[in-house]
Amino acid sequence: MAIAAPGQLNVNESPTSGSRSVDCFEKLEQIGEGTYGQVYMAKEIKTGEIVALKKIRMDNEREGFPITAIREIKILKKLHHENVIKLKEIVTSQGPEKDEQGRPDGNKYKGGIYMVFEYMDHDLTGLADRPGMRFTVPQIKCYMRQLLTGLHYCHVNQVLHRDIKGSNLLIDNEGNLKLADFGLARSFSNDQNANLTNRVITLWYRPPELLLGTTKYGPAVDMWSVGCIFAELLQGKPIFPGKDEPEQLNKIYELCGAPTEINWPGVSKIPYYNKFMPTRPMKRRLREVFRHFDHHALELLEKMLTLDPAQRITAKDALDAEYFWTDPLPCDPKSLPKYESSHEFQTKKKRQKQRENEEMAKRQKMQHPQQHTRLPPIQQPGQHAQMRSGPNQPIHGSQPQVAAGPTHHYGKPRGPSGGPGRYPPNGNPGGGYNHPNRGGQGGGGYGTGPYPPQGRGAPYGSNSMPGAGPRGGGGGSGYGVGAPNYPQQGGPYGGSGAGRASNMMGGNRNQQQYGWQQ
Ligand SMILES: Nc1ncnc2c1ncn2[C@@H]1O[C@H](COP(=O)(O)OP(=O)(O)OP(=O)(O)O)[C@@H](O)[C@H]1O
Repeated sequence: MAIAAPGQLNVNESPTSGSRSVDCFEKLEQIGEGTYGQVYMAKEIKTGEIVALKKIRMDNEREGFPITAIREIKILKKLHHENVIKLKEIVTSQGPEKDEQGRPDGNKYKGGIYMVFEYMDHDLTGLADRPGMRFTVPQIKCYMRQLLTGLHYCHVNQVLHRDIKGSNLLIDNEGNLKLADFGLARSFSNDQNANLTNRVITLWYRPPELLLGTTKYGPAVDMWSVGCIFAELLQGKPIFPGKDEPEQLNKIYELCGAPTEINWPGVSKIPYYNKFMPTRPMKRRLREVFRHFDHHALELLEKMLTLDPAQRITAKDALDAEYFWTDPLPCDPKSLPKYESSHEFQTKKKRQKQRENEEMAKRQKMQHPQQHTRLPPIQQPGQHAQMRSGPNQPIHGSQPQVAAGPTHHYGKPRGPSGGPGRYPPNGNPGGGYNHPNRGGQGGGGYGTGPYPPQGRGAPYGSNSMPGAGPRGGGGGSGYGVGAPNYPQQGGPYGGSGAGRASNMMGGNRNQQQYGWQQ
């Protein structure tokens, strides 16, 4: 290995120990700005590979290396799954860091530390916010299936994600969805007495038990967030956009009813139960509010948005839900259309720019009203004065468009009718995916009208989702580095489960053999 000059970093060689320099990468553009650091799209100079660099924010040197980053690195080093983002390496820079204009970047730490991730083209929020974006039913099923598969893997490995939301679900142009941002994640054990913080999960996706102040919880907290994402995909907008914790709980109660000892045994012992008790009776209205959803979707959503965490559906059981096994089936990720890169950070920025343009145009119009209302049009060569359509009509180009919130819609599906479909006992490699662009099954999205009857469709078959493997041992063993994630044979619910045929997610309904469920 070549030795670098004193004071210089050797960027050409991989170190035999320690980390490489960030100078091995060329930053291309910023794609994310989170609470815990900036994220850049970058190119590895030597190989040309595109990666994502997440800079670890160390604003307060006295607090040392942030615990969120330590957790994220520790947890990601042990998780290896196609639906979990891959942490490739950690790289460092010799500080002090400079921003794009060459100014010190405010990071008081003398050197920067970056996590290098595989690059993903989109996050779900950014993708959904693309103008005119419409997700088809098979596409929603495809994303939901991948989300649940990744989460099931985390839960089997005794990891709680604790920040499931659209901007943390990354999607590439091959249609793969991966869970990202494990900054709030932590290992959990079966020890029901462990106290965990309840100040986790972004408010809109936070379950009622955390809002009510419980400190003893498990994987069900992530499943509530999944339910919120699912409803958001079907509805086209967030379903619980609370401004603060009391409003958040109120929104939940309005849709899911107020918790009582009947629907949630033990709820009255949770710290803030009395404090947030509604003053009027509130009935569950989920079926009524979302009556336009397909009934299998509604059935699954009901189970995800169950107030009592002990009764809430698990990721494993959700994967076995009829929703994923009836027409229109989830599509093959590879068949999904490819979109120009879209991250929440960029779409937010674009919208902000549009708003600024709009504001500026409005201000200009206010300052110079005559320009548009009184001045005669400038006649172009060859133009006739009759072009003017009226004395007060503007004749100049149109105003910049105002971005009007999320623009994704979920139109009515146009699926074929017929009886409910069943999947085959054995998955067929490569066959049976529903193609979103094929006529009939995948043509539409969700809309406000009643969903047409489900059709009998081609069975979903794939050998790409083998059966689940061994249960993670106490405190985080289980799926070890480099070991196959889901062995085909053996394991609590391997490829050939009893009862209902094993599905591609490796689950079947009759087995409940995972850690926290025991
Ligand atoms: N591997 C990746 N590939 C592409 N984009 C990524 C990648 N990782 C993160 N991003 C983008 O950066 C954004 C922020 O990343 P991340 O959530 O990991 O940071 P954070 O600081 O923890 O953010 P937050 O405050 O939202 O929790 C993501 O929403 C995504 O758009």
